[in-house]
Amino acid sequence: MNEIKSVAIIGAGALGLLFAEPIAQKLGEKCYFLADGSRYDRLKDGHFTINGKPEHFNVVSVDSLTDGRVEKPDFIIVAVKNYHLNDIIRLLDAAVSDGTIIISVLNGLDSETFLQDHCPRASVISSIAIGMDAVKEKRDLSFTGSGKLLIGSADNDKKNTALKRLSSFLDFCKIAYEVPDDIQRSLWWKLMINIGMNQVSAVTGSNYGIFHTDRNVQLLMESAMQETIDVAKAAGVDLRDDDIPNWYPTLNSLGADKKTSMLQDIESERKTEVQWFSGRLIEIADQYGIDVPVNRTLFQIIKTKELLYSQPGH
Ligand SMILES: NC(=O)C1=CN([C@@H]2O[C@H](COP(=O)(O)OP(=O)(O)OC[C@H]3O[C@@H](n4cnc5c(N)ncnc54)[C@H](OP(=O)(O)O)[C@@H]3O)[C@@H](O)[C@H]2O)C=CC1
Ligand SMILES: CC(C)(CO)C(=O)C(=O)O
Repeated sequence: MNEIKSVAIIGAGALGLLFAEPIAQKLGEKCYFLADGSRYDRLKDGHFTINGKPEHFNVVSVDSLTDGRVEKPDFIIVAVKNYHLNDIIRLLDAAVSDGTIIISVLNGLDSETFLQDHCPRASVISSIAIGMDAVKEKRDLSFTGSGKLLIGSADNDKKNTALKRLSSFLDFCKIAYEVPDDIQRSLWWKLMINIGMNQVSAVTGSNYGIFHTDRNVQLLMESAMQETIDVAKAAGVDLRDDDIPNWYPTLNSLGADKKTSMLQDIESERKTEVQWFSGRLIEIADQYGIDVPVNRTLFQIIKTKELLYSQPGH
């Protein structure tokens, strides 16, 4: 089985940095952030801090891959936001060769399909990132727990060659992961978490500490999650009512002062991923004639917040 010897990470944000640290410890310069244009110029010094400790990462320009100065990577981690995906096609075109393994740590149901459609030569392994509470401000990443990845092939074949190569690489880097029996359930389970946590934190401004203790915010989270379960059941996906109580131990392990990625986006007045959370749920719910009033309301509030801070002169 071919070992993974080089890794490109697209997106030097919270999750990109979280995974870069253990991989660069093993591969050194063969683990690099891939960027182009003014983003490459901004990042190329490679200096960041992780939990207060200075770290240096290799940053490679897409042109170095195109002209052969840097070999194409064996493995690509996509760690941008959903609304950035169209902008990274040029990077993927330059980086992908036959058999390149790609994972996306993006939340939402759709990034794997996007990547496989745009990179037919690659093996896209479905993945979700759970249990981390990464916060990035400027060049500084902080987190309490690094969480784990759930990975699987789209057809849940545990003997899939790319999945086996990826698993042994994650073992080598000591990155926690599991291969669930049903990756489709895992993707929907994560959607349920994002729908409950990210959206409710975004409209209420609650950090994880409030979610640990306040029953009102918990009830709002639970009602948004229950709608996700109802739609999943109609779509034939194995989400279960007890997925809600079973979420609390993980929720309680997240740092009380840390925040969801969507609340970080709202506070920094950035675009959010709401279109990929309640936006997507509403589309699927409509197909099955299911009403999701809590998610419609959350969607409308978050879109309004985005509109308000994108107004000229704000
Ligand atoms: N943060 C968390 O704890 C978790 C996040 N997720 C999911 O992971 C995904 C990433 O989230 P997160 O890491 O928080 O997001 P961040 O906003 O912290 O990072 C996204 C990064 O992508 C970079 N980027 C954007 N466009 C490009 C491009 N064309 N080329 C290269 N880099 C680009 C941005 O760079 P720049 O700043 O220069 O624009 C930014 O550094 C999201 O889907 C999120 O929902 C999943 C689990 C937990
Ligand atoms: C589950 C949660 C809330 C933290 O891991 C997340 O996925 C996010 O912040 O986007």
